[in-house]
Amino acid sequence: MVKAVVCGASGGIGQPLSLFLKASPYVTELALYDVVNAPGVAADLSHICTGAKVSGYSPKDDGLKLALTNAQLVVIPAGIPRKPGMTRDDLFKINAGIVYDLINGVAQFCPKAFVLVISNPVNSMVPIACEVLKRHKVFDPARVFGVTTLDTVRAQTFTASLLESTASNSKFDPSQIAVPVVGGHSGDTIVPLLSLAQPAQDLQLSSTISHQQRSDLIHRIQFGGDEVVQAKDGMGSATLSMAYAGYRFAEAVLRATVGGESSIVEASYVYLPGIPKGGVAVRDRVGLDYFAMPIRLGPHGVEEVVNLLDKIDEYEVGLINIAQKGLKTSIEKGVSFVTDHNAKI
Ligand SMILES: NC(=O)c1ccc[n+]([C@@H]2O[C@H](COP(=O)([O-])OP(=O)(O)OC[C@H]3O[C@@H](n4cnc5c(N)ncnc54)[C@H](O)[C@@H]3O)[C@@H](O)[C@H]2O)c1
Ligand SMILES: O=C(O)C[C@H](O)C(=O)O
Repeated sequence: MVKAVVCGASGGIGQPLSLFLKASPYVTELALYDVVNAPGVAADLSHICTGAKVSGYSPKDDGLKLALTNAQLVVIPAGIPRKPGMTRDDLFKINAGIVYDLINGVAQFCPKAFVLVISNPVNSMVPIACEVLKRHKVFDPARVFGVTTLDTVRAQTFTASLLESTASNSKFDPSQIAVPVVGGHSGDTIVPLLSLAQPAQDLQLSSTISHQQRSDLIHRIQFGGDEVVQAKDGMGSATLSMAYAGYRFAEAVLRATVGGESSIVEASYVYLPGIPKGGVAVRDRVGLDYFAMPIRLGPHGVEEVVNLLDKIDEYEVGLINIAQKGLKTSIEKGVSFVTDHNAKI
């Protein structure tokens, strides 16, 4: 029995993500919350012949409280998306207040839920979420996730397509390629670790592609979001690929926490000091409290941060150093936002 909630359910990501959750075998109750049209989206989804009961809520009549009460999984794609020429950080001013208010609701109405933050800038929104939960004294670092799965999904797709273009007559199934992507979720804070791509022998990544092709591939993974923003030309950013990625991550959490599977690893941007197994070591290495790494999931959420940083090559060490600088600023910005708004809690 799992109650899942989508906050921002009427949006470009929210609708297809809610559709995936309605089709999930793990979800028995699905609550949709948005400032517009959530009852309409809920009515539409409710006709699908799967078990989950669907309901829609708006802010009026205690809608947030009703949506969140008894939730085990809360996914947050609420907030504005980018237009061409904007950075993710340009979204901070509006989205910080939205995430702050929603997490206050989580703290009050479902403090034990697993919280998946999609809203941008993720690098700052996750610190906001954690700080709000800390101030309510309900923070469990194993239960709060910044969703960076789209970076992993892009890394799989773009690597497969590069390898296909370099090896004549070879087909590469992107779903069978694993590329760890660490750091954060914005431009050069996104660090694909191509030296650790799997299956290493088949891919022979370092001998198959030139140095230039490797740096072009890294750049494409780091700035893949821009491709979609430009192609949509003012109509928003990635929504369908994000819904796929968001559900892939939500399902991983459900498989581990409800389904009892023990070997599920996905990358996520998490609060490192709260994860004794691996998290503290990564924090000491990068000097940051938040960082994306592959995490091993267990019945209570994050069980281990899988520290890959001792295995990377020198080029990747350079990329990590660059990422650290951007992340430090974004993390501080998120933490300060909550300090400045503390009086409201
Ligand atoms: N983490 C990632 O990899 C990733 C990928 C793509 C997009 N995003 C981010 O996800 C966010 C949503 O993108 P989108 O394309 O779905 O945008 P969208 O504008 O299509 O949808 C956002 C939805 O949030 C709702 N909303 C606004 N304020 C709200 C509030 N206070 N409470 C509840 N709902 C509220 C809006 O009404 C809208 O329906 C953006 O910030 C975007 O940058 C993140
Ligand atoms: O690019 C964006 O603004 C949305 C998202 O973060 C993405 O990576 O597609």
